[in-house]
Amino acid sequence: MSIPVVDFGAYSLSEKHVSDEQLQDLSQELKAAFTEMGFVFLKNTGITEEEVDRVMDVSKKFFLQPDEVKQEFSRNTFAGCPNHGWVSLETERLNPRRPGDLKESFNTSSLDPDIRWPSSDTVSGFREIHMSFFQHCKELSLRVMRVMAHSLGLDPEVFVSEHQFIGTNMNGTTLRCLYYPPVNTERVKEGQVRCGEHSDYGSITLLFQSSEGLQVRTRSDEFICAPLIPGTVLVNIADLMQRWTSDRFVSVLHRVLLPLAGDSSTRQSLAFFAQPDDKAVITCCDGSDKYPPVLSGEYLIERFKDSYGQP
Ligand SMILES: O=C(O)CCC(=O)C(=O)O
Ligand SMILES: [Fe+2]
Repeated sequence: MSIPVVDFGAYSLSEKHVSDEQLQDLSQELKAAFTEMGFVFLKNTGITEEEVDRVMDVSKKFFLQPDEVKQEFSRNTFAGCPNHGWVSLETERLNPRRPGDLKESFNTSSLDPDIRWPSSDTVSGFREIHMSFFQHCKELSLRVMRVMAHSLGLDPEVFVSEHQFIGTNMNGTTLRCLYYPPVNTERVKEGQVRCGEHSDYGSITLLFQSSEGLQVRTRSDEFICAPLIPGTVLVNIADLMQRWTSDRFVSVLHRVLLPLAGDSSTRQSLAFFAQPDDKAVITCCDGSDKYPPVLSGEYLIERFKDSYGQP
C-alpha cells in the first residue's frame, strides 16, 4: 500500500475554472485516496517549490535564534488567538502517552493587521512570506474541499461554506512551520520521538516537507514511510472531516520518529491545518447519527487540552 499521487493541474491555483469533466475525474481520484488511505500527494497545485523554500528558509532563521528572542512571540500571548505564536521544544505531545515532541513550531492563525510579527533583520520578510503562503494554502484547501464534496455527491460548497473566517479569531485554521532540531541521542527520554502518533483535528491538512521522516498508518495497521516527492503537497483528512463524512473519508494516525543514531540532521515541515469556523456545527453529512453534532471551536479546544496538557 502506498500514498497515491494525483495531478491537480486542472484545478490548480492558476486555473480560474475547472470543467465538469475534469472535476469528475479529480473527484474520483480524491475519493479513492481519502476513502482508502486518508492521504494523497497532489502535484501541479500552483504552490511552487520556490515558495515553500522561502517559507522554510525564513522560518529556520527564526528558529535558530535564542529562546529569549522567540519567547516574545510565544503561543498563548496573543489576545483573542490562543493558538497563534511560537511553541518551544517538548511543549506539545501529539501522543499524550509519550514525552514532549522534539520539535518547535511557529503557528500562524491570525492575519489581523494588528498582530505582532517577528520583524528583525535576521528574519526579514517573515510577515509577508507567511501571509502570502497562508493565503495560497487557504485557497488550495478550499479547492480540495470543493472537490471532496462533489465526490460524495454533495453540494460542492457544503464544506467550504463553513470555512468563511479563516485567518480571523473566529476560525482556528493554523499554518504551522515545524522545526525538528538535531537529536542528541544521549538526552532523549524513553519513548520520546519527534512527533508522536496522532490524527489531525480539523477538516484537512496540507503538508510540505523538507525531508523524509513522516510515517502513516495503513488499513492493515502498519506504518509506512511517506516518500519525499518534490513539488507535491501531501493532503490528509483530519478528524472533524471524518465525522462530517460519517467515516467515508478516513483520518489516520501518523508520526515522525527519531532519525537513526548518529544522524544529526534537522527536519522542517509546513503544515496548514484547515479547520471549520468556530461556530460551525459539524453533523454527519449523510443525515445519520453516527456521531453527535459538535461545535468546531469547542472540539478544537478539547484537542489542545490533550496535546498541551490541561491549562
Ligand atoms: O512534520 C511532519 O511531517 C508531520 C507533522 C504533523 O503531522 C503534525 O504536526 O500534525
Ligand atoms: Fe499531523
